[in-house]
Parts: sequence; structure tokens; C-alpha cells
Amino acid sequence: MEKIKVAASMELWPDHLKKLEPYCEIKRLPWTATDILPTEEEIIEECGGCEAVLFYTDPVTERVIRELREKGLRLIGCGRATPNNIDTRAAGEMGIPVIHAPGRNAHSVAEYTVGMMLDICKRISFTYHGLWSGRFLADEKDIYDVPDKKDVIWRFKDRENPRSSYPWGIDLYGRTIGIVGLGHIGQNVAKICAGMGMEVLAYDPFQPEETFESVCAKRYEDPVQMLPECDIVSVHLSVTPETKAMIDEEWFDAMRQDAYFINTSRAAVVDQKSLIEALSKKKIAFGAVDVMWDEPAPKNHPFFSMDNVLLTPHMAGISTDSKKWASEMIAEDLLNYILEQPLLRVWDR
Ligand SMILES: NC(=O)C1=CN([C@@H]2O[C@H](COP(=O)(O)OP(=O)(O)OC[C@H]3O[C@@H](n4cnc5c(N)ncnc54)[C@H](O)[C@@H]3O)[C@@H](O)[C@H]2O)C=CC1
Ligand SMILES: O=C(O)C(=O)COP(=O)(O)O
Repeated sequence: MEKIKVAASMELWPDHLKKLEPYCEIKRLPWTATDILPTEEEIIEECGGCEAVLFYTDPVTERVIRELREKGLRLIGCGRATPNNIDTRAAGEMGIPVIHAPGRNAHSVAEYTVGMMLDICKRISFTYHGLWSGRFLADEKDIYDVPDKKDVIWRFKDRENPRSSYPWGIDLYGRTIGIVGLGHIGQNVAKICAGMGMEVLAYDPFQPEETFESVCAKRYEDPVQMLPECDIVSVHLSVTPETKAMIDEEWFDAMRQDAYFINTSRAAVVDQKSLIEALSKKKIAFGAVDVMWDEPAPKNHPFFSMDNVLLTPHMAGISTDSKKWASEMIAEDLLNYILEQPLLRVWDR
């Protein structure tokens, strides 16, 4: 079998390359592993004559696809879950399938979400930063409202304000999480939480019953009924016209005052004003947010002056392993293409 020509700017893992090498000649594109995005001309010049091209975030326009198709392009791969850097409509019209890597970072985001949940529920970052800004373990004489003072109490105390201390955290075992959006990431969060001894509730009208059963989640048809049951609410929605700002005042009003709210999906699904108000007026206890409406978040954003919100800079999906899963999925489908087997992950939206 003659080897097909492939160009790639996404990383391919050695194990996956080994499987492909008998069938392909793979050219590494010069901008691989750099943050520099190529121009249309560069892509056309470097990829001309290749039957398949595997991109990551490179901007693949209609012109690029058309010109490469004339030179033999038949398959586009994108090592991302959502290939929004590729003109998928144009590719579809030209009969070129776009394979992608759905859920490539679903473990990464799910683990990060649980990490944030543990952090806010156990006050890890807050006490860490407290230490740095002069809050130390209280002396035994400073300990109050503790029945047995002989216990070693890891209690923090503010030097400037001796009566203040961090509120105590909670255990997750036996607590209830409500998952909004039970897709790739939501399902992984559900599985981890069930394994930690939490009760899992979920709202996602588009998932079949089997999905809920497979992750031990109790299905809710109405989020407003689910929310008061939850100690923690974690959002894993995709952005659609319907989900934009879907999580609004009504949701925060339905949540309990001691509840925790986590969003590692997209800021767009939350109404900004309602979340700021819920946290500042203590309608809910704590928030953890990896995604902001403007990124990077402006320095004067109210979250930066609140002591009940944990902020991270859109980090949840970034891990070495998520690139490995993408490599595995794309290599598998490239091999399917070469061996004339059905493709497993073709972008169809
Ligand atoms: N923070 C980060 O670094 C990352 C964030 N993400 C984001 O996480 C989110 C989830 O990603 P995946 O789980 O991979 O997506 P997915 O497409 O597998 O899951 C989304 C779920 O939302 C549900 N949904 C859609 N409309 C709904 C509605 N109106 N009401 C309730 N549920 C609805 C869908 O049925 C689906 O099950 C996306 O917004 C994605 O962009 C993804 C990767 C990294
Ligand atoms: O939504 C995010 O933050 C992502 O990282 C999306 O993942 P993707 O780049 O589509 O694989």
C-alpha cells in the first residue's frame, strides 16, 4: 500500500505515530508547538499535496480548504473538541470530513472541577493566602467556642481582627452535588463525585435515561426543583442560544444560602450580574469560577475584592494528557480513513 501524505501541526504521541507510520508519511508543520498562528499562504504552501492535514488551533479558512482540495486534500483533522478555527461549513460543502476530538479534555476539566470543589469546601486557597497575608494558627488561648480545647485545632486567626477566623469547611462525603449539563465533562464529574460518597443529581433534558443511570445520577426535569437540594452546583453546559445567560437570578434564588457554585464551562451560560449579586449579598456561600465573560478578567472586576470566590484563568482543560487523548482519537480516525473503515468522530454541526 502506498503511503499517503499527511501534514500535522497538532502533537502526535509516539505510540500513535508508530501505528500510523506504515501507512503515512507525516510532515511536521514548522509552527508546531509554537504559539504563532500561520497565515493562509503558509498553510497552503506547507500542506499542498497532502491528502490529510491535522491541525490544532490554526485558522483554516474556506480559501485554504479550497486550494488544498485542488491539490489533493481529502480529510481534515482537528485535535480539539470544538473545531471552531476551521470553516467546517466550507469543508462540508466541498465534501471533506472534519474529524475532531470530542471530550479530549473531559478528564482534565472534571478533575479540575473536583479540585476547585475540594479547594472551596476545605478552604485550601483561602487559608494558604491567609497565611501569606499574616493570618496564623491561633494560639490555644485564642481558641473559642471549641468544646475540647485539648484538641489540636488548626484554626486561623486574623492578627488585625482577632475575633475573625475562617469559617469552617465542609466534608463532601454525604453531600449532594447538582450537575447542570451531563455531557462528556458533567458525566466524569458525576462519576468522581459518586465515588467520593456524594449524592449526584443532574439536569440535562437532552441526555437519555441511560446516561443518568450510567453515572448514578438522579434525573431532574426542572432545575429550580433540583437547586434547593444541592450543597454544590456545578455547571457543564455547552453554549447555545438557549443556554446563554440561562443561569440567572431565579437559579441563585433557588439555591441555598450555604451552597457552593462552580462554573468551569463558559461564562456566557451565567448571567454575570446575577452571580456577582448572589456572591456579594451572600445569597450563596461560595463560588469557584474558571471562565470569565471577558478574558483575561479586568483587574477591577468585583470578584477580585470578594472573599468568597475562587478564580482561575481558564485552566481547567489544560493538561499534558488532554493532548495525548486528542492524539489518540485523531490517529484512530486517520487510520480508519486510510483503511476505509467508518470514521468515528466527524464534526456534524
Ligand atoms: N474551562 C475549560 O478549560 C474548558 C471548558 N469547556 C467547556 O465545558 C462545557 C462542557 O463541555 P463538554 O462536556 O465537552 O460538552 P458536551 O457537549 O459533551 O456537554 C454539554 C451538555 O450540555 C447539555 N445541554 C445543552 N443545552 C442544554 C440546556 N438548555 N439545558 C441543560 N443541558 C443542556 C447537552 O445536552 C450536553 O449533554 C463547554 O461549554 C466547553 O466549552 C471544555 C473544555 C475546557
Ligand atoms: O472550552 C474550552 O475551554 C476548551 O478548552 C475547549 O476545548 P477544545 O479547544 O474545543 O478542545
